[in-house]
Amino acid sequence: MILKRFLRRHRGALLAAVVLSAMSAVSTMGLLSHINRLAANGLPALGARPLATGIAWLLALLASNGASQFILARLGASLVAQLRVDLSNRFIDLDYETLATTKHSIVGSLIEDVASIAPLVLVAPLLAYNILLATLYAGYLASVSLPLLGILLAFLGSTLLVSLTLERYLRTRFDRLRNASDTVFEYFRYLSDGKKEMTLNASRATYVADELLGPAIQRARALSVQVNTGLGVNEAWSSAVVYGSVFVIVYLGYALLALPQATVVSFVIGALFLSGPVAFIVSAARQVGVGTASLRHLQRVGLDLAGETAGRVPDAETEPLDTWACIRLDQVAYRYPGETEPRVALGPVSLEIRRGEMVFIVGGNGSGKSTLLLVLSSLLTPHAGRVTIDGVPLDGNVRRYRERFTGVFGDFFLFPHVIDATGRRVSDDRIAQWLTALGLGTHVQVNHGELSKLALSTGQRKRLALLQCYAEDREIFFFDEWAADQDTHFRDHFYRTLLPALKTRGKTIIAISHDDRYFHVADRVVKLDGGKIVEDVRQAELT
Ligand SMILES: Nc1ncnc2c1ncn2[C@@H]1O[C@H](COP(=O)(O)OP(=O)(O)OP(=O)(O)O)[C@@H](O)[C@H]1O
Repeated sequence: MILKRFLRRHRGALLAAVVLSAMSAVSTMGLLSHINRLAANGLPALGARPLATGIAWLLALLASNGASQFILARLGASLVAQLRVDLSNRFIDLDYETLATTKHSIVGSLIEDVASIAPLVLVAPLLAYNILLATLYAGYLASVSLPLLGILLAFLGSTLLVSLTLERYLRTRFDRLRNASDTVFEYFRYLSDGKKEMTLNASRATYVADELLGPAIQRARALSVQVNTGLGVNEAWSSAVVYGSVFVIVYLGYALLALPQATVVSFVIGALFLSGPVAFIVSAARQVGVGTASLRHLQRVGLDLAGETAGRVPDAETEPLDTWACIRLDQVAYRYPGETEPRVALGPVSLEIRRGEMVFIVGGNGSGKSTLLLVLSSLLTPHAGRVTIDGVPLDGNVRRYRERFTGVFGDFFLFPHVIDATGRRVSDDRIAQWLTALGLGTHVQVNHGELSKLALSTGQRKRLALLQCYAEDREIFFFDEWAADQDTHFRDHFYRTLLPALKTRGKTIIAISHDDRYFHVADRVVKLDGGKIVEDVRQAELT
């Protein structure tokens, strides 16, 4: 898991932090025994030596503690950066399907979970240091008085028991708190994405604020109160136990054990020193609770920080299949979560798409066209049937298979950087030519492969999405109702000029369309209804 990889990568710095922490623990011990000696025996004579020894121990403590804190601060920053990189890579590697069907907020994970997991990892060396310190103190206290140490340990044992019981009780509450934060993040997204609708419709804004966001915030607040009250009470209890134990030790030390004053005083000072590490160990439950809840949350989202990321470089197994001739869907079916047989989004469907063909997918709303496109491009994995390319199933070749596709989804996202299929920025001259050809020459400029403007009309934004497809120039172009937002002139241009030009260049085209005026342009028109293919008409039959 991440902690292991982090420890491996930064072992030098971590070792230094641990050595410095141990030095700091030894210095604290040295200071403690020096103070105790002076307290018990008094000053031997007025001289500089005891003062110099005390100052030396203090300086050693300050230097080792300061240096270890400096290293830990650097490690903390590296860890946050590494977690961000790791999580981003895992989001990139995550299946579209998992992400599309999850209700969890990605941004929430990138912000909230990173902020919680980093302290969880960083608390580990500090915990180790405090446990070491507590053990050293316990060893010292054992040398002062074993019976008193027995009393102290009995008290501390009870604190530990309470802490462990509380940890179990709070675990599910930490998870609920994390989920409640996710709901708040989701409603925050409404505030930005639904801004126009809410500005126009004040009742909608009121509804979002009063019925959704307000209750979600209140629920997160209530859970936060529960969790923090539990933790706070535990901290108060443990500190009361430590001071209570000191009181009992003094009382029993004199009344029951009849110990000499010097022994009782030395023990009390040592026990008070011990209260620091004990308080730290108890308070670490907060970071551990929040951090582990975030780790569990990431697992629920489908992200596991264990293991390595897949990496995005095509691997050796993905042999190029440049001479493919046809893609086949055999009895393929797909259902979204919650859908039950026999009413499913798609299938069973069987379909063959030959290389270089121009296929239009048509049908009413909800007939399964977009789902078919997502299955064809392997973004959704069918629940039944199989997809093959020249008879070879996609398993193990999915990445290479996906690299054959470029296109514009119904809910496309526009990136400002224009890059080719290998990830390199396309030359400005080439982009400028496409911008002119797409009627955007006067609206958008390009600088080092970056478009100057994306805030355009829907139709214009779709043209920029098409420009990105030209830049990628892959073997199969798909369009999900691309022409729906184009003016009459450009729609005609798309069907009569742009699509045939792509076909002339040997590209395979799969276009979802409602424009029956242009169906004759296609080689084939495949009609869907209720998720099934009800017509598959070839060009000869179309004309
Ligand atoms: N993300 C989703 N989660 C759950 N169900 C979905 C999802 N997307 C689509 N569906 C369901 O799958 C069925 C097919 O939807 P699909 O988007 O493929 O239809 P379509 O033919 O592209 O429709 P349209 O012409 O309206 O874009 C519909 O019944 C729809 O409700």
